[in-house]
Amino acid sequence: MSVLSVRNLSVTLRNRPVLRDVSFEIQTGEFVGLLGPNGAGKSSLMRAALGLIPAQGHSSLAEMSAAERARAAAWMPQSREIAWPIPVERLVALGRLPHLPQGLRLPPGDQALVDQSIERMGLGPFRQRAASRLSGGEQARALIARALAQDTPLLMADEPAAGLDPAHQISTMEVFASLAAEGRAALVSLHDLGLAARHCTRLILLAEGSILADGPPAEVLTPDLMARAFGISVWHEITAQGPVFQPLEVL
Ligand SMILES: Nc1ncnc2c1ncn2[C@@H]1O[C@H](COP(=O)(O)OP(=O)(O)OP(=O)(O)O)[C@@H](O)[C@H]1O
Repeated sequence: MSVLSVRNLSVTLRNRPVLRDVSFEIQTGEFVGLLGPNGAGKSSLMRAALGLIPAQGHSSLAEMSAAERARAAAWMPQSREIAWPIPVERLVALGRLPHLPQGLRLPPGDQALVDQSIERMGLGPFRQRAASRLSGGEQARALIARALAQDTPLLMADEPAAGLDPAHQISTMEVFASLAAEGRAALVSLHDLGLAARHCTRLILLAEGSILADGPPAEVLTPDLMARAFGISVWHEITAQGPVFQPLEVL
């Protein structure tokens, strides 16, 4: 089932084209990594697909009402500092808002989803702590937990692994992969090509606002495409634990 359809999407910011004629479709079961150099247009693409910035072209999510969209896709933006001293448990529970009539207390099923999301992101010890008093990586995990509690067919996240320690980078990627395996879908931007190689089912490589490649990781993380997109050489091997991918040097 399609959860996002983007056709001929273009974005111009301050008279500069930052996204040019981008088209793709995401189906349930897919964990899609969005790759590309700084300034390639990854954030702009996700924001335009969600209808958060003006764009030309078509995005199935942008065409929904705000209420429909909040039930169709959860969104974790790149800026994630939480300035509000709300307890972690309440912050995560905000993810249930799109599903509740106004003013209603959290029903037991919704509370179970909040609890699951807190556990999934390893936030059990922090649930009563003010979110503004978490570390940067812990705040990022709390915002991912809120997005999980939203329980949408699609989860979109802008650099969710940034600032996380290696164990939490891996476990967060595993959470997204398991969402896809459960029949949902995830679209996340990433700069860690090794994580992308190991965990994503599909990669979309952006360069200068256009799609340079779109396919399974092995077809996108090729020496030629990495040289063209990032100007780097790479080392790649298939091991018993899965693919290992290491950027080596700037060409
Ligand atoms: N509000 C804005 N006004 C003008 N130009 C902008 C604005 N926001 C972003 N841009 C430009 O649009 C281009 C794409 O930016 P975007 O943030 O989408 O890139 P990105 O691929 O997400 O980059 P990064 O990996 O650094 O996060 C960049 O050249 C950026 O300078």
